[in-house]
Amino acid sequence: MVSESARNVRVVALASGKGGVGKTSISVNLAVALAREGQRTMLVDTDFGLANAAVMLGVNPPDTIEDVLEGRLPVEAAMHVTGDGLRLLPGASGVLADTAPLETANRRLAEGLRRQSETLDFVIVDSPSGVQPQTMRYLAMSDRVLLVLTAEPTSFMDAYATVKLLSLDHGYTAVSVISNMVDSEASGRDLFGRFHDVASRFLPADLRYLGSLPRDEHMRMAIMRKQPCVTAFPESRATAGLARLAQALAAHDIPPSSGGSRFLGLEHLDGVA
Ligand SMILES: Nc1ncnc2c1ncn2[C@@H]1O[C@H](COP(=O)(O)OP(=O)(O)OP(=O)(O)O)[C@@H](O)[C@H]1O
Repeated sequence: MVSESARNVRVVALASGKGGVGKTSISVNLAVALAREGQRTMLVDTDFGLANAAVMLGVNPPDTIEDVLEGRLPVEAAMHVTGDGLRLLPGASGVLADTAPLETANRRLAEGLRRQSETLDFVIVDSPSGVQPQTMRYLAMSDRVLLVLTAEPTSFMDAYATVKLLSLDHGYTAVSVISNMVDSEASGRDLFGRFHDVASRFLPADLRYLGSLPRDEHMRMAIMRKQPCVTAFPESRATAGLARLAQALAAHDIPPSSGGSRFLGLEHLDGVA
């Protein structure tokens, strides 16, 4: 059974299909913005090849999600708490968890997150680019998916492939969208509208618009400083956009794909691991 407090935590996974569209930048900055607003937040980097969230936060913790998946450490020992009170479960560099027995590994992660969830409002899950089975599994196990979309046709195509696999293979239909690197809020809305028109014509997907982020060089400059943009450049347009997105997530919420926190509902793992 999943306790009531575990059900209250919102597990939000960031996805995109295509790499380089800003998924990790948005995950890190949203997680920091939520933590700074007093939301008890954990950031889980599920990238087992190129773990960038820790770098963007400017930390270098010794333990990673690999230690949890392989049973060497519980989540509470492997996680790192930043100055903003954000709990980070770092990704691993250069390992592939697909070599571990998946059901056992995923169960260890889910059990650890469920223990933490008693004291959490948000779990933000950053996922690798691509549509590898393990990536799709973690998306489908989260209860809310935020799709990062840019105006490039390749982003459009790969986002479509992600929604297709989520909806057709995993029965996961509710997906919220952030338009990134846009010139204006109007063009962000327009980008979402075009994606919505195509995807909802062919897929059983319920797509919602969460908002947009302007193209802003401060996002890249912040990475060079190994700091989140919301900390390094509080007056930037990107930080204003990220704060709006964090507030929208915290205040209005986005609909879960099916009730409850699926990452934390261990019974769900039996079907997907
Ligand atoms: N709104 C933005 N304006 C300008 N640059 C941005 C914006 N969002 C992200 N970027 C830049 O885009 C680049 C890619 O970002 P990021 O690494 O977060 O992408 P990603 O989707 O996580 O990629 P991958 O999945 O391949 O790791 C970075 O240099 C980042 O600074």
